[in-house]
Amino acid sequence: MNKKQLFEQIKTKKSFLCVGLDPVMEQIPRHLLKYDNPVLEFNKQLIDATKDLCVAYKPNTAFFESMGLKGWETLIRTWEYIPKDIFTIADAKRGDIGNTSAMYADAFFNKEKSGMGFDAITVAPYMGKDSVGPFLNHKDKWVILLALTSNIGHSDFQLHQTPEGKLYEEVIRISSAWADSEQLMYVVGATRGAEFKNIRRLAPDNFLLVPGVGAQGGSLADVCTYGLNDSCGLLVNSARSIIYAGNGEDFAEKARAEALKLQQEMEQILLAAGLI
Ligand SMILES: O=C(O)c1cc(=O)[nH]c(=O)n1[C@@H]1O[C@H](COP(=O)(O)O)[C@@H](O)[C@H]1O
Repeated sequence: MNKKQLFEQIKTKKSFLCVGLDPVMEQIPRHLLKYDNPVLEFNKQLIDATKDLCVAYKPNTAFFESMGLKGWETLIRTWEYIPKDIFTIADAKRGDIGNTSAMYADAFFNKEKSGMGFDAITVAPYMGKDSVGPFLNHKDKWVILLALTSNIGHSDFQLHQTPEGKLYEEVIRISSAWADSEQLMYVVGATRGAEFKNIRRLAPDNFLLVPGVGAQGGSLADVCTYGLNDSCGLLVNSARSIIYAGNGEDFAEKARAEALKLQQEMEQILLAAGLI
């Protein structure tokens, strides 16, 4: 899906919500345990309940990898189940020397080889251009580079002052020469509301993947004050606050209700900004 198509989806659905699919076996509703693959059933029911309210799904691969062989299969089946007009992000946070990154790119982008054809993957920038390049070589796919993350430890490296500016600013400035806003997004945590003005100065046209609304306490309104651009430019992710909104037989309805709240807030924001 290209940038124009993504913006069209946002306008059609009046939403820039990305639902995070981070399933933990111990936390899924007990009545699903009767299924052969309870986690897959959990994901499918969540997707059915929220697919008209969101424009993207982001399975974090750790939650699947931790379940071994079955988890990997569940990730593939989950990707297959997501409607093809919805943007899919493999939150894998990869990046290695070039020939290894090429294998990671095939693992998440090359459907013929791996069974998964995600639209985008999260990538760590630390190893530099030749580690990110193999992902960018997949012309119709997106790289979402970690810039300013939502966790406490973001200050350990990302805020380090370099002669040119903070390290995360350098990540954006340097990487923006590797690809344009048709292929490159940045992760900026919702908990970093105050920094969005600065981020937009450095990356005016790029989409930003913004996790941290919900369980981590980030504010959608704060993110949007400076984060919106003329093609929306934001994919705001929430996982736990949606997928674990309930844990009984009505868990999918409860998840839908949480997603609806965010979608309605987003609709008002898009309207106020004149984007819809
Ligand atoms: O790349 C990410 O998605 C990510 C970056 C970041 O800075 N912070 C962050 O929370 N995430 C991911 O976004 C999701 C947040 O989940 P919730 O806190 O449950 O909404 C998890 O899958 C995290 O791994």
